[in-house]
Amino acid sequence: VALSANGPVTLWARDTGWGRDNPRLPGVSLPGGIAVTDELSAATQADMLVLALPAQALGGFLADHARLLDGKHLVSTAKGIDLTRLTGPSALLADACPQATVAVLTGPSFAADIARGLPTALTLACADADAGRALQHALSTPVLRLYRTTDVAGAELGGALKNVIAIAAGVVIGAGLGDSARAAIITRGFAEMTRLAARLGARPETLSGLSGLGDLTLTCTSAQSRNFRYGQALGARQPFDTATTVEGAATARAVAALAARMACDMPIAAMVARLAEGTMTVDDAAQHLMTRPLKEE
Ligand SMILES: NC(=O)c1ccc[n+]([C@@H]2O[C@H](COP(=O)([O-])OP(=O)(O)OC[C@H]3O[C@@H](n4cnc5c(N)ncnc54)[C@H](O)[C@@H]3O)[C@@H](O)[C@H]2O)c1
Ligand SMILES: O=P(O)(O)OC[C@H](O)CO
Repeated sequence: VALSANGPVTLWARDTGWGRDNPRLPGVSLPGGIAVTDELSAATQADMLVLALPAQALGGFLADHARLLDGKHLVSTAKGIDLTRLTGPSALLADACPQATVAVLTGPSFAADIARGLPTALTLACADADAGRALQHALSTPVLRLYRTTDVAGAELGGALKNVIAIAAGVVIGAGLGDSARAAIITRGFAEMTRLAARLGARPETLSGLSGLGDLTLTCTSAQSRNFRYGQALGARQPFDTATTVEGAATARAVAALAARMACDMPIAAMVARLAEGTMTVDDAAQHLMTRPLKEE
């Protein structure tokens, strides 16, 4: 919807039976500049493709369709780490489509806000600086201000890891532990994000930008966030709709595996992984975090 401000857009989906009013975006009708199709080959006529798939679905999608995507400019919006490969979306894309130019679009952006035309600023990450500059211009609109970086690892880790910390923030609020505890979780969560990202080759300043701190702030403080709401339900011991995409749940498990492999201390992410698996109670997780050995900040 936002990109149709810049010119014609083709929107591909497996199921297009909803016409021009997608039930996932209530109150938003697709503008006339968007052609809707269930034929992927119609959408892949374009040189630039934005892939808005959940992180755990991207690998399967590429296994089926990489041939149609190779050689294109591929921009992923996925904010997660693939559980089987323990990589972010850019590595999945680069492996499946070796001739493609791979980029990541990330940062604070609820779909419902963007579709209503509300403004935000985002990060466009592409290792190829010239291609990144071209994509930055192609994807910026009067209400989407894109900053660019060549630090793809930092940008995609910021987006993936903030979802894990947002679940923890939701747990704190759902369990009635208070706003002070939430601020502590956000801050110590950010320290974990920066630590793992640095170990994986990211630049610290990227984590301090829109894709890290910016999106962490949004997701840990808004009930619009699915990750935050899922955490709230865990904290309040209430059920949560399993059809809702909650990237941080699978990503917490991927982070736990990565952290173990790299001997990287990620206590909050480890608690989120165990809560999501149902192998630890909220009380035990809180107790565990509060009784760790005292240390320097
Ligand atoms: N929703 C947001 O506000 C928002 C904002 C920024 C980034 N993101 C990120 O973008 C990614 C997608 O999020 P979303 O909210 O659109 O998720 P979603 O689950 O709401 O929608 C994803 C769509 O992909 C489809 N899909 C799943 N597997 C598929 C496959 N193999 N082939 C074709 N289609 C498939 C689903 O049917 C669904 O329509 C996530 O990583 C999310 O973190 C979401
Ligand atoms: O609803 P969430 O928690 O998946 O968050 C959506 C976006 O990532 C916010 O930037």
